[in-house]
Amino acid sequence: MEKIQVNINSALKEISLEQVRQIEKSEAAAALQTLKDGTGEGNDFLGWLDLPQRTPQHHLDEIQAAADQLRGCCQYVVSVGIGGSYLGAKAVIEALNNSFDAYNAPAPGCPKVLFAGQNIGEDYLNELQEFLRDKSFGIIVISKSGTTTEPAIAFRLLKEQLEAQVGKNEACKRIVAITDAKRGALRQLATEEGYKTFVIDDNVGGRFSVLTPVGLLPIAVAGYDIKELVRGAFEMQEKCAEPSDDNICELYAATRNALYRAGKKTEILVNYNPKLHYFGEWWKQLYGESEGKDHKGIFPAAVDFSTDLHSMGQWIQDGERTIFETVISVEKAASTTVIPADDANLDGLNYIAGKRVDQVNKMAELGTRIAHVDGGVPNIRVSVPELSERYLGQLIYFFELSCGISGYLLGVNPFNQPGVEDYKRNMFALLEKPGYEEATKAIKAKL
Ligand SMILES: O=P(O)(O)OC[C@H]1O[C@H](O)[C@H](O)[C@@H](O)[C@@H]1O
Repeated sequence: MEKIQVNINSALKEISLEQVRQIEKSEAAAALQTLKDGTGEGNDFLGWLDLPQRTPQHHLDEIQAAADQLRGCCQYVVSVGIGGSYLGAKAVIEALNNSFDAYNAPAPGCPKVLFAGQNIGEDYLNELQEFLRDKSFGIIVISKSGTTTEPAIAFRLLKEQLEAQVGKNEACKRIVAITDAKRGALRQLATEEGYKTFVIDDNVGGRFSVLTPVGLLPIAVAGYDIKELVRGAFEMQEKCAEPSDDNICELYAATRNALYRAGKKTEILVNYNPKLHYFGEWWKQLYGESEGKDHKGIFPAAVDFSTDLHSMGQWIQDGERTIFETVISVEKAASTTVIPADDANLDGLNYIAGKRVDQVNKMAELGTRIAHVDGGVPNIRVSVPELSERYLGQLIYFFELSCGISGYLLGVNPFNQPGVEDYKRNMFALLEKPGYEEATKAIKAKL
């Protein structure tokens, strides 16, 4: 059967299979059990663990109906959010989209999903507003806390623009808010304005929320099958629910921790498919916020190969030996392109004429893996049969569960992110936000 597989053979130079098995059998199995029992740190944020199983069809139907409503009246739908309220949807849509979709005008009933609120770039926002000036658009505004500054600024601008373009009544019908059930400024605003809303459960953290309306609504608006995505996630949930010898989440978590203990402080997530660029961004938040604390944690980096082999390849091959790679390898390309023969053969490429581009890509992958392993970079390979909703759902749950296990192996609470607050406190103090007077004085003294 085609399935997601994890192969660690190319990671076993500086660590042994016995070491990995030992961690897997004892610590990883215990970590998985702790997650299941809900007895570990951060156990009030475990709602994602059985989310695929708990998600009823009627909930997915309700999300689909909201998506269809937006699809029916908008050329563009702007998904406003940052971090976990943005990266999951962006990752899935980019993985499934035609790479050149951005250049096509939207077809009737198939709006394009744009993303905003993930930066405070004045020019970015200005250009977005200019772009939308003569377009019909709607907004999905997503913030679990309902108080995050970046999306709040973007939403304030876009809401004002939408109301000016279509009137307040119509604007209300084109705005969907996804936020906390009760708390936060966005909840209050949505209630007062009468927006359609979806709730992010208290026990699902932002970076684990892609399989809630946070990710599912923009993905459905983009025209992808959210039932298949959740079905895939459920398959992985069932497959990896129990500690066992062939639990790939335990295997991945145990291997990366064995490598970390052997001095490999940076994990580079590698893809050989540009469609997975944002999957790497999603993964970086998942692992970075979950593990980077108490002055510990593998640094999660990501590269797109072969593109970045021509910029980062030298460092990876020959720089400081504190890194390992996890390669997401997509087994099957969705289309077929064969390299043509050329009589003149001036570029000397006739030796690959008749081969598929994907075949060349696979040899680039294999050749790179061998070179990097020879160069002292351990390599974990996660193979995915193809890029589809089902396998992306599996992959998402695979990385989420592995992350929970891995965080407990590291000895941190994987479900909080106290460090993210520090920059916000300084920014609010510098902007002289009411209530921050003391902090404002303190930070001004440092300038
Ligand atoms: O969804 P929100 O509450 O707006 O949060 C968006 C993001 O920003 C925060 O600063 C957190 O560090 C992230 O975990 C979160 O995903």
